[in-house]
Amino acid sequence: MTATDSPTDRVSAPPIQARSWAIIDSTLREGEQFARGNFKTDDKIEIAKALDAFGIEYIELTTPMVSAATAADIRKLASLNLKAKLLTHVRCAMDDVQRAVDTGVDGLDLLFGTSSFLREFSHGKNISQIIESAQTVIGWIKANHPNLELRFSAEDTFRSEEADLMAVYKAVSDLGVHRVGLADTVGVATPRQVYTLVREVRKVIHSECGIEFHGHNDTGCAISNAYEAVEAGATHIDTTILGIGERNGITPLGGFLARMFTLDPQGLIDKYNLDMLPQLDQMIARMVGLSIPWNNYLTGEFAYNHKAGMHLKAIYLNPGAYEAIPPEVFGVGRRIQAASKVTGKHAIAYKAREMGLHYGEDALRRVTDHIKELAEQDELDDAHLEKLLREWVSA
Ligand SMILES: CC(=O)SCCNC(=O)CCNC(=O)[C@H](O)C(C)(C)COP(=O)(O)OP(=O)(O)OC[C@H]1O[C@@H](n2cnc3c(N)ncnc32)[C@H](O)[C@@H]1OP(=O)(O)O
Ligand SMILES: O=C(O)CCC(=O)C(=O)O
Ligand SMILES: [Mg+2]
Repeated sequence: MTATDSPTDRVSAPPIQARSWAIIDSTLREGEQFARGNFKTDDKIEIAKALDAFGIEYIELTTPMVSAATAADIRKLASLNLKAKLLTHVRCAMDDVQRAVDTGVDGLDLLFGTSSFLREFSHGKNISQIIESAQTVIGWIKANHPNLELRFSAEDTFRSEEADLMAVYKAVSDLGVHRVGLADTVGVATPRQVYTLVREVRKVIHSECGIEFHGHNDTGCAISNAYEAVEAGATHIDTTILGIGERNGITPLGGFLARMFTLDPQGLIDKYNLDMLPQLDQMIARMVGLSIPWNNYLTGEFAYNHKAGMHLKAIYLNPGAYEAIPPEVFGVGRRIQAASKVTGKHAIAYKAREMGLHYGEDALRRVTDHIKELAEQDELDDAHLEKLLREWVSA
């Protein structure tokens, strides 16, 4: 990086400030619904501590209804006294809530499916019955556990009728929940729909009531949808490390941070220990037995690989020319791939200079063309390139 290239000067800062939103990381809830997510007690403690050290504001945990062992794990996590608030994700039902309040968490994330799909095939309740259940359950929590933070989400929000949603959100906001949740449960929402609906919901809930967005990635919009939610005034975004979750998952923590970093770099640097991201991604990759995808946001093997001659010329002068986000902020390095058929003379000259070698104009052209021809035949690695440069300078 050059002296003029600070982490914050690559992009101009439009209005979204990082302090206007918080992350609810659901690796320990949605992530347990991932095909390979089967965290043991020690894994859960490691994940929770790592998220806490990173600076994540909220950690969402699976419902204690799963089993006695899961309930015991929730209690154990609650006893760690992390800075992050712990939430448990429960159905809007008295049995679930009564079990959840005993676990020592800071809050409950309640949900009820509001789409016709879920009303017919999941729980069989109509909108009035959903609101009645919410009144009973939330009323009981407010009377008996007034310090718990409460969220009520309309599962499958984006396939629900708008009038139904507004009735439900208004009712639970009147009951005093701290947040309402919009969930793109099957990943069908477009960014514009998310923006519009968040704006509409804002009109029917109390001004102090937050808005949470949970977005699945079935159609590849999970990050854009989370971004649009924030743009429209959402206060909380659900993520998981590497995006793990049901089917192909939800908004990935790293991808969401990458998106938001370009809008308020300093805000993110102030909030989170960003250089821990590779550690988080590697931890989950190890636990689920998969590699970090090669094209993963920020931490993928090739996320900072630079190859084309036109890019390399500029990258050597200022990496910001071809990078939106300085990799070192997120604890990763860049790779300059100078030995390829798409390389150019500037990259070769820089590489030679790094080795203490100097070529004249003609020699530089010749060695560059030779390298390009060789690379047309076969991959060249750095060692091969260095050998060639030494041989050609003395030839
Ligand atoms: C989109 C999402 O990711 S939502 C979160 C999904 N998370 C989970 O499912 C958590 C893990 N789940 C479990 O361990 C189990 O499903 C349990 C313990 C919650 C329930 O197990 P079971 O009693 O065996 O029921 P099962 O899972 O087969 O069926 C779901 C039940 O929840 C009910 N239900 C579904 N949504 C809700 C809701 N929002 N509020 C209340 N009840 C609900 C259904 O009606 C059904 O109950 P029924 O058999 O009385 O009709
Ligand atoms: O509770 C929520 O808001 C989200 C639940 C969920 O995982 C989903 O709808 O995909
Ligand atoms: Mg989900």
